[in-house]
Amino acid sequence: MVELIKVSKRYPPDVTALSSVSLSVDRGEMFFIIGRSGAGKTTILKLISSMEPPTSGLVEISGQTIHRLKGGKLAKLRQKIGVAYQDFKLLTDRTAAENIAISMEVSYKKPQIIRNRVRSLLEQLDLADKHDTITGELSRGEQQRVTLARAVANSPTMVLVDEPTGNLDADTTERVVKLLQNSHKSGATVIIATHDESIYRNTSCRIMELRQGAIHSIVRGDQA
Ligand SMILES: Nc1ncnc2c1ncn2[C@@H]1O[C@H](COP(=O)(O)OP(=O)(O)OP(=O)(O)O)[C@@H](O)[C@H]1O
Repeated sequence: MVELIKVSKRYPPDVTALSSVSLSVDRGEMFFIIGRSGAGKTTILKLISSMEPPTSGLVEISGQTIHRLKGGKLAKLRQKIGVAYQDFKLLTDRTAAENIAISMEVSYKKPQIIRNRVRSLLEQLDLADKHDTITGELSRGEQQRVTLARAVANSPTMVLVDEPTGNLDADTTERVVKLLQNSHKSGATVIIATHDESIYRNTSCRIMELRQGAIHSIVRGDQA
């Protein structure tokens, strides 16, 4: 599903965020990226979602080199990817429900299906009472959960998540993990960048550790 081949990324003027990273993530796999702050986790996610081009190397999704895609083809691919990034902003003058509904509206889902899906996601994330709240008035942890709900709402084939539990207590963290596991169970490829050991401690999925922009190790969770 995702293939990185000798991918390097430099940001101007001279920051090397990733150097010669090669990696395959299978279709339907749940995959964790860990590493210290600045190790390159967010950069990998941005390359996979084609928000940043690699400086060298290839990033392929389902056999397509994504930084060579343009126009309609790129838009079509992006529709299949749900992203929840720290700097991927919500529309702060719209309600939580409206923000979550957006990805389904652009793919012309029926209003009743959208309404049910939005309510169900808000309930799963303990946000049922925030349905009609403007997201600008939500706490950071609540906004983070709305971002996640928006990412998974349209059942994308791939979900990319950056620090999904950074501002959350243990109980809410568990709800977020369950939501991501449900996405995974329904067939999505789920890639999660995190510092939060509690969310990968008991996993049997693969965990990749980045150190200073390079792969330090990739292990199965139960051997970690
Ligand atoms: N837009 C940018 N311009 C310049 N340098 C950048 C940019 N984005 C990231 N960097 C740098 O690239 C390196 C990797 O950053 P990245 O955000 O990928 O790390 P990270 O592992 O996600 O960190 P964190 O856990 O703190 O989010 C860091 O040194 C960072 O300062």
